[in-house]
Amino acid sequence: MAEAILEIRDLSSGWGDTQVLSGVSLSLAHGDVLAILGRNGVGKSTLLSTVVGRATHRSGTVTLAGHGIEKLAVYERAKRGIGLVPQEREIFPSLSVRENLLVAAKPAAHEAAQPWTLDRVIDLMPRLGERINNGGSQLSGGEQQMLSIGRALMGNPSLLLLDEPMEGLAPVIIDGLVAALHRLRAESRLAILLVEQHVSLALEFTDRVLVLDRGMTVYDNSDGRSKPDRERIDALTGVSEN
Ligand SMILES: Nc1ncnc2c1ncn2[C@@H]1O[C@H](COP(=O)(O)OP(=O)(O)OP(=O)(O)O)[C@@H](O)[C@H]1O
Repeated sequence: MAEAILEIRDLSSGWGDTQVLSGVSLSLAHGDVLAILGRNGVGKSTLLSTVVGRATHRSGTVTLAGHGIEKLAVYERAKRGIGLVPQEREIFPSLSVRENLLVAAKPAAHEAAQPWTLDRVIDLMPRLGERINNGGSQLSGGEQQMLSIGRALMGNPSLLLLDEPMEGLAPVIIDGLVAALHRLRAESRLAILLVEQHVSLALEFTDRVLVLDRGMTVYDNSDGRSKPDRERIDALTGVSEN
């Protein structure tokens, strides 16, 4: 198996005294995309928050490129190559698109095949180029999402965490974002953890799926040895209820 960029073993975590995740394990190699699926409130975002260091780690290990990171602060993990596109997007509303991107720039922790620059981000998401001098607060939801992704890429991550990137966006905007994410996947060796509510969208990107329910893994083909079992995944994520 290829060398893992992210390895999680028997992870339990939560928020303060509240435990959310129990015994979650996964492994992700360079270039892998793993979708984290599940109903509302099952702990998908908490998993990403635990990897970046925002949530409370209780037990188990989180290893990035062979180094345990459970005890590191949020900024130290970012420096080591974790990029997060949070559900709330977290762009600077008072800064322009250009400024938002430039303040997020940092060199790769490990040698990157092709570093991310302002031009490369705009080439991936041309809409950001058209809005380059606009303030963050003047952007549509879809443009803010692109900017949030662009900011994460400017940090030259080796691991990208995407938290429901299509949430709340119009179908035409989703098409543009999906195209950008496909290109991103094809052109870089980024490992991606994609949290999604929509099974079909997630399966457009990857065959590897981990389903959470009440903080525990209830389906996992993340080793890539079997095709995703759509019927089971739909049942576990409650697709028929949507
Ligand atoms: N920042 C936070 N502080 C405290 N509790 C939180 C925080 N974020 C999430 N939680 C709690 O953790 C539990 C799991 O929520 P989480 O957001 O991880 O679920 P999710 O699967 O991502 O669902 P959703 O799709 O609704 O975001 C919930 O009980 C939630 O209230």
